[in-house]
Amino acid sequence: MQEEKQKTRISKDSLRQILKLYKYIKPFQTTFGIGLIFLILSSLANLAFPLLLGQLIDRETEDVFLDDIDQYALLLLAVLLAQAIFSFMRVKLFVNVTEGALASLRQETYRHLIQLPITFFNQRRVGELNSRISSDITQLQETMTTTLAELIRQTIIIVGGIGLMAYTSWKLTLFTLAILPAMVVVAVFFGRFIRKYSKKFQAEVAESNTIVEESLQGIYNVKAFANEFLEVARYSKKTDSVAKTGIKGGTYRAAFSAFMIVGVFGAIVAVIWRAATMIQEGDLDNGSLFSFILYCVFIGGSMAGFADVVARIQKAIGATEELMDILNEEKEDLTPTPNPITNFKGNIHFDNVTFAYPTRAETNVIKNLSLEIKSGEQVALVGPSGAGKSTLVQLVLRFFEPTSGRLSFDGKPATEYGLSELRNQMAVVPQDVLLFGGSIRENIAYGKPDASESEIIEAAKKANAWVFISDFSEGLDTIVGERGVQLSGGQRQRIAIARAVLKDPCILILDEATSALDSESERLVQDALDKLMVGRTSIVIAHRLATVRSSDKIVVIENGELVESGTHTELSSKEEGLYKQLSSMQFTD
Ligand SMILES: Nc1ncnc2c1ncn2[C@@H]1O[C@H](COP(=O)(O)OP(=O)(O)OP(=O)(O)O)[C@@H](O)[C@H]1O
Repeated sequence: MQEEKQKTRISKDSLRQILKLYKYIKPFQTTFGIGLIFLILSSLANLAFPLLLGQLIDRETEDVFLDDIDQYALLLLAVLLAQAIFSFMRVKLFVNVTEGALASLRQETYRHLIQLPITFFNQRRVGELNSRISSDITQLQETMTTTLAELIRQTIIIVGGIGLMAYTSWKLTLFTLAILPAMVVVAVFFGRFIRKYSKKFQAEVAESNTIVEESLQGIYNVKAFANEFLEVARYSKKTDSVAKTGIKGGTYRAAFSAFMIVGVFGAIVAVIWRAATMIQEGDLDNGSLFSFILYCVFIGGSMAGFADVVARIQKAIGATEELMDILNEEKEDLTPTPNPITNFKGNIHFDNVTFAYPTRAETNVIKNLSLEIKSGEQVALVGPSGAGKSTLVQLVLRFFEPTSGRLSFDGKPATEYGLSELRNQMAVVPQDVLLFGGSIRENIAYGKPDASESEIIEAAKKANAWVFISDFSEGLDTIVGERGVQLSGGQRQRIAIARAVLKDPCILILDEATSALDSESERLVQDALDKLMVGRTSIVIAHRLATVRSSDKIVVIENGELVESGTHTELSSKEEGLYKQLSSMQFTD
C-alpha cells in the first residue's frame, strides 16, 4: 500500500527534488552552459554523418553541394575532428562542474547532518548515514558527468535524427514512426520495474555496509562474545539477499535490452522492406535509403541506450531523495542569540519537569520532577539502573526539551538561551570517553580549539594526565589510535578531564565510569575530578556511592521520580530510604 502510494507520487516529487540540486550547479552555470553547447555541437556533428555519406553516394543523381569524392572525404574527416574536440571539451567542462557542485553538496550535507538534533541520531544508524554521504553522492557524480550528457545527446540524436529522416523521406519516416509507440509503451512499463529494483538494491547495499561498519566499530564486543561467525552469517545473509535483488533487477534490465534489440532490428527489417518497395516504385533513391538506414541505426542505438540511461537517472533520483530526506530534517537552532551570555552563574532549576523520549512518546521517563541545583554546588544523582539519571543530564544539555514543566538557568528559561552558547558553559566527562583518531594535543584542545601549548600542558597537569603524556616519546603529539584505542581507560578519562579543564565551564557534568579502574588510576582520576569540580556547579551521575559521600546534595531518582534528596548523613539516617538500601547493597557486595 505504502509502496504504491510512493510510486504514484514519485514523479512530481522526484522532479522537485532533482531541481533542488540545481542550487549546487548554479555557481558553475556558465561552465555548465558552455559544456552543454559543446554537447549539442558534438551530437549535431554526429547527425551530419549519415547525411554526408548519403550525399556522397548520390553524388551523380542528386543536386548535392560538393561534387568531388575527395572533398566529401575531407569534410567527413573535418566533422570527425570537430566532434572529437567537442567531446573532449564537453567531458572536461562537465567534470569541472560536477566536482565543484558535489563538493558543496557533500559539505552542505555534512554541515546539516552534524547540526541535527540528538533525536535524529537516536533513530538512524551511523552506517546508513555514512552511505548517504558516500555512495549516494557518488551515484550523483556518475549521473552528472556521464548520464545527463548521454540523455541530452541521445535525445538530440533521436529528435534530430527523426527530423533528418523526414527530410530524406517523409513517407518512410511515417511508416517507421508507426512502429515506435508500441515500443515506447513497453519501455515505460519496464522502466518502472527496473526502478523498483534499483531502489531496493541500494537500500540493501546500505544495510549490508552497516553490518560491516557496526561490527568493526564494535570489534571488541564481537570478539569478546566469540561472535565472529555469527556476524559472518549475518553479513552473508544480507549480501546474498543483495545479490538476489541485484540478479533479479539485472534480469529485468537484460530482458529490457533484449526487447529493445528485437524491437529495433525488427523495425529496421520492416523499414528496409518498405524502402525496397519504394525504390522499386521510383519513390526513393539509393543514397537516401543509405542515409535513412544509418539514421535508423543511430536512433535505434540511442533508444536502446536510452533505457539504461533512464534507469541510471532513476537510480540517481532515488539517491537524491534519500539525500534530501536528510537535508529536509529540521536542524537544531544553533544561531547565536542577540544577547550573549554574560556572568553565567550555573544555577539550574527543574520545575515540575516531565519528559518522554520522542521515539517512545507514551512512556514518561521523568515524572513531575522538581530540583534546584545552586551555583557551585556538587550534586550527585543516584538511583537504580534505568531510573532516568542520564536522561536528566541530557535535558540539562538540552539534547531534548521537557514534555512539560520548565528548566531554567540562573532563573531564566533554558529556551531563552542560544543552544551553542548554553552548551559552551558546560563540559561533560562521559563514562565511555570517545577520543578522536588524532594526537593527544588535538584531543585535549577539543575543549578550546584555539588553546596555546602552555594552556594545553597546564590542563593536562591539572587532569593528572601530564604524568603519562610526558612519558610518551612523542609527548602531546602521540597518536591515540582510532577512538583512542592506544590508551588505557584511565588515561582516556584523564584526557577527557583535561579537555574539560581547558574549556573551564560553569557547569560540569560527570558520568562516573562504571568500569573499574585499578586503584592507582582511579585515585588519579578521582583526584583530578575533585580539583576540577571546585567552584563549579557539578552534576555527578554516581554509580559507586562511596565517591559521592562528600557531595553537597545527593538526589535519589527512582523510576523517573525524585524520591529523596539530602546529604549523605541525612539520607543515611532514613532507615527505610532508598539511598540507605542502595548503599547497604553496595557495601555488602
Ligand atoms: N534514546 C532513548 N529513547 C527512548 N528511551 C530511552 C532512551 N534513552 C533512555 N531511554 C529510557 O529511559 C529510561 C531512563 O534511562 P536513563 O539512561 O536516563 O537511566 P539511568 O538512570 O541513567 O540508567 P543507568 O544507571 O543504567 O545508566 C530507561 O527506561 C531507558 O530505557
